[in-house]
Amino acid sequence: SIPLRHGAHRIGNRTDSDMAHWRDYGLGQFIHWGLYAIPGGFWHGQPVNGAAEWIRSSKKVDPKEYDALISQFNPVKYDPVAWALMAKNMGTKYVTFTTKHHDGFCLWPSKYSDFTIMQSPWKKDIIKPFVEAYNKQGIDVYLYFSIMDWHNPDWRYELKTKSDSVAFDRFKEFTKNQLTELLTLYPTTKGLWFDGTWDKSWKASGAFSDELEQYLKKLRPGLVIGSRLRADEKGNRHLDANGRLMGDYHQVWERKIPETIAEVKGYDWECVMTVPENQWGYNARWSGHVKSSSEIIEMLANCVSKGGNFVLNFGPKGDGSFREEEIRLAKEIGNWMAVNGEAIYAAGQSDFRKEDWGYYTKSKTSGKTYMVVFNTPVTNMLKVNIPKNQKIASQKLLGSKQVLPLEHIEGRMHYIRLPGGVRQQPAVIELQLISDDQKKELDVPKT
Ligand SMILES: C[C@@H]1N[C@@H](C(=O)NCc2ccccc2)[C@H](O)[C@@H]1O
Repeated sequence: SIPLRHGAHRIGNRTDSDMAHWRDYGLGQFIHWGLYAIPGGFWHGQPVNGAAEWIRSSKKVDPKEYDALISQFNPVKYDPVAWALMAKNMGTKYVTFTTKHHDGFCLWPSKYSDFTIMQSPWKKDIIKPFVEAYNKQGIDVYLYFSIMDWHNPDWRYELKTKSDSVAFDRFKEFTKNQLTELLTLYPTTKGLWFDGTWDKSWKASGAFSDELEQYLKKLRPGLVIGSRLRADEKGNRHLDANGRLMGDYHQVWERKIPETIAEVKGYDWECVMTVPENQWGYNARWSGHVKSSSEIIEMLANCVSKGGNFVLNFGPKGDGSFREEEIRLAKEIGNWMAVNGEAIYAAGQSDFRKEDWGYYTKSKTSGKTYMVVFNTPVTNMLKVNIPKNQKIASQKLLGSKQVLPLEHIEGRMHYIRLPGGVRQQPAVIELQLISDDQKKELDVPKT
């Protein structure tokens, strides 16, 4: 392998309890909120193409005019207690919240910037009451932080000249100071979600990114940081020059889910997903496909069946209220999670062969295997190929506890008959398995 000073420092996944806790989340919430929620994808009355939280970078927008939005940020409907309750009712186990997006606006009172919530009419820390409210609901908080900062004059896309490097060195110090503030002001933070690290300037800062990660983990032992922060000294991101993951989990899955378990490559991973095609911040006009709760539940089950977590994004309006579609989705997902959560929480990949009707998950606590059924066959007969030296001791529908008919076909192949009727949301069948010989023992009449 290639000798690297700033490549992966660990082979394989983390084995500590903080990371085990992260692996068990299953369902998370992402919240994108900032100045971009005020224009909501429109500028001077015209819709602007692209993601709403990127509007400052549009050719139609004068950055100075965008930055002046700070004088309008006064979210009178901001209610973090209500936000946390909505998340709790959805079945959320962790939340990732934007402290500073690419536009550089800080939702916390940073003393290293003049472009913060303190210079807005709101004049109060947004993050602190958010962290307290979510923690009170038992939801862990992760803080999103964009390295790329369009407002900071020292930010550079590329280091071409000596003066670029001098400016970027100031920028790196500024970044380290802001991150120190975040971990100090909000000590219950469980991890940092980095973004905006794809440009050449950061790819040329591999050593710094490595030292920064080590500094942050020393400041907060157990901190969870994904693979989007670091670059190695050759400019590789996510995987170093030896193909080893740099970070605690693979953070490449933005608006996409691995097709096969092979693509997971054994890493811990998380998928972050938008409700519309590609809007993270509030956009007044959701065009294109908007996902239903069943589609979202399918993505969630798909991710858990491949050993990952699924994080759904919400984009509150400029006044701090949520749009109707998001309120409804949170409720519908929550209703399903209330009945079927045991197939998602502390669950992961099962050893059953995937079938067309949906996804298998396996609980790490109950040891039970779950069938999350999306595509009900016209026969209502679900094919189940039982792995070697295992037998099904019971097969019940979650929620009703109804025992379903099990029919042996041949060899390891069985059918489980799903009760008829049209379903709005996926059905989950709980399989209690026992090993073959145990079953024989049970069959032998007691002498
Ligand atoms: C989590 C999302 N990441 C931000 C973004 O700029 N994504 C675009 C992008 C996605 C993947 C590689 C490079 C750039 C979006 O604005 C959201 O914050």
